[in-house]
Amino acid sequence: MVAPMADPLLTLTNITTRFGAHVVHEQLNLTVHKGEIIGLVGGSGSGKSVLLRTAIGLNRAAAGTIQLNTDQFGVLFQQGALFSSLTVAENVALPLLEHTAIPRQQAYALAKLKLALVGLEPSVGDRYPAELSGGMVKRAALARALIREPDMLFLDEPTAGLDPISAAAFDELLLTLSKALDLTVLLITHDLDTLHTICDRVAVLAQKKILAVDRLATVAQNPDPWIQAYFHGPRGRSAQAQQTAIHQEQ
Ligand SMILES: Nc1ncnc2c1ncn2[C@@H]1O[C@H](COP(=O)(O)OP(=O)(O)OP(=O)(O)O)[C@@H](O)[C@H]1O
Repeated sequence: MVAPMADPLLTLTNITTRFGAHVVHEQLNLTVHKGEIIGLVGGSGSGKSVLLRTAIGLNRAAAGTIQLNTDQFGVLFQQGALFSSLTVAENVALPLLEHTAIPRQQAYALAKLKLALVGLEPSVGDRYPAELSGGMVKRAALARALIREPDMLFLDEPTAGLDPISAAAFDELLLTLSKALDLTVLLITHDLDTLHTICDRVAVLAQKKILAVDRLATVAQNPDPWIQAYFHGPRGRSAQAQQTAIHQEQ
């Protein structure tokens, strides 16, 4: 677990975003500290993906300031978003080829190293995305997010669509890599197991703001009705019971 008051790597201050008359965020504040894994939760359509896109400059805020204290960050979009006409190695190498003058062969060699880092065989690099399982696509997309040695990762629902065993393996990989590479991670998730197993803190996006941000146990005690339903509804109880069982086994 990271010290809660490490230096901030990302600070969002009084962020307002809107599409026409539709206000998505209003005076939203969030700080992500160096070295932490923070899980962003909220109802469907509450503005999690828009917030991620705003933080990395893909969406312009109508008001407020974004301070991202690094230009080395990697992103894993929902669905993995690999280009279907490129091989996996070409996909992983793409950010290097686009942003640096590194020769193509070296970029592919580095791509294969990153594939190994996320647990994929070098031969997977020669395949096309359509030939991979969902879990392999997520890992390949993670390898691409890591190719430029980022300080921070932004992940949009990294375990969505994976079976529970693949999702748990992916969580484990993220935790290992984040500690080994000293990464700061902001991840959007609906997966309560992910919150329990890898997140240092949880931020809840509701009513256009970050309603609560703290350790999971503290956030889960917040009396807000959405937070209560989310953490203490049937799925929340089941995730909690599973974690308790795992801790008792250890
Ligand atoms: N480019 C856009 N133009 C107009 N409205 C948009 C655009 N992108 C997002 N929105 C709207 O902003 C709101 C927030 O969308 P967002 O995708 O951030 O939700 P989310 O919390 O990530 O949802 P989910 O959990 O279902 O993925 C939604 O009402 C969505 O329709």
